[in-house]
Amino acid sequence: MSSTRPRSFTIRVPATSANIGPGFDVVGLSLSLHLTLTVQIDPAAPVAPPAITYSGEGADEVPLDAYKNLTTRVALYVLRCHAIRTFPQGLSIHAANEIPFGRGLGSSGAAVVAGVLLGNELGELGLSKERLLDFALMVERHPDNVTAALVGGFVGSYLRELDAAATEAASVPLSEVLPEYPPDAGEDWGLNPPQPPLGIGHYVRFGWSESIKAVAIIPKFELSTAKARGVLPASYSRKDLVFNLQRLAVLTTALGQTPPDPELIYEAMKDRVHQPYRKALIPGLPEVTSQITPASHPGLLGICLSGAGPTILALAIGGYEAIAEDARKIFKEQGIDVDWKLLEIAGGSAVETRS
Ligand SMILES: Nc1ncnc2c1ncn2[C@@H]1O[C@H](COP(=O)(O)OP(=O)(O)O)[C@@H](O)[C@H]1O
Ligand SMILES: N[C@@H](CCOP(=O)(O)O)C(=O)O
Repeated sequence: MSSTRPRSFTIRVPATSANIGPGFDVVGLSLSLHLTLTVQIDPAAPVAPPAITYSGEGADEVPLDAYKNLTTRVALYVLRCHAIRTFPQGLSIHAANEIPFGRGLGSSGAAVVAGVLLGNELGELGLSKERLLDFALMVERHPDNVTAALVGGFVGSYLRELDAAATEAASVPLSEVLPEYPPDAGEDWGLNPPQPPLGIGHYVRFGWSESIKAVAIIPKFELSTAKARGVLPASYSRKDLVFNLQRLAVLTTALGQTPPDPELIYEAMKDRVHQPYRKALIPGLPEVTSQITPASHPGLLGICLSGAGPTILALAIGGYEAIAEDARKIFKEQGIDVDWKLLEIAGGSAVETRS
């Protein structure tokens, strides 16, 4: 049962870059841009819907209705799965967001992880990290972003092979996991949402050489992950799969070595599973990844599409500005403007109780 005392806490979730070249839907890296929720609950406040305020990236497009906003809808899903029908009385949330929307930096993964953590705190559920991941995976169904956002660092993950019943439970349409809230008048809330099977996602954190930073070159246009997944083929040749597996096996260790080896890493960050198909959606992608090399740009280790794009991620130990400015010129030739940011590898999500 939830407490009746006023409470206040913050939830901080990092951005992520998924894939890192060959690790499509497998590896993710947490980065130093954050979504921060500042949450207050005053059970004595007059009856009113949750109050959401929002600043930073996405402020002009994000819904402030708690029944429409992705983060609060996910929180409500977690609560309903624990027989709690609605948000607590007197709930107010301020979201401060540094993660740009639809750029391949894991904004939706961060919003989902923030929602799962919010549900856990609002309901005082005490869920384990593994169970929090199960809930996140019921919404964002590829594990790379949400796992890295939750646990932090350079992370590899897989989805467990589920038995038939659990497979069915885990593959219910998203519209049933996050139905349109609130229901129409007279409609049953239904305290029977699809529960995540236990232990869907499993992960390991790889080593990361402290000298490596990430240059995020962020085109000024949005590309939804759904659209960028829609252009991928349903099957691949053995040659292309082996190409990626060989590189991924090397990459996960090579990025933890000190000093990092640019020759090894540049080749190991190449991909044949998603980037070649996404280039039609991201003019300049093949030029940037082939023209910016360790030979032309000392300090560069490797360069790839970040997540589903359009951001380009360059891993480097120096020469950051030259890498970013030359990428900017290449994109400019395609009529695309970019911002760029030098980012560090971040820790995982954190919840801090304030009173
Ligand atoms: N902080 C947030 N709060 C609410 N919704 C968000 C937030 N961040 C992202 N979203 C939703 O996720 C969408 C972007 O998701 P997606 O296409 O997967 O791109 P990305 O690569 O940024 O994750 C946004 O258009 C928005 O609907
Ligand atoms: N593996 C996914 C990762 C999507 O990441 P996002 O940051 O673009 O949401 C993919 O490549 O589709």
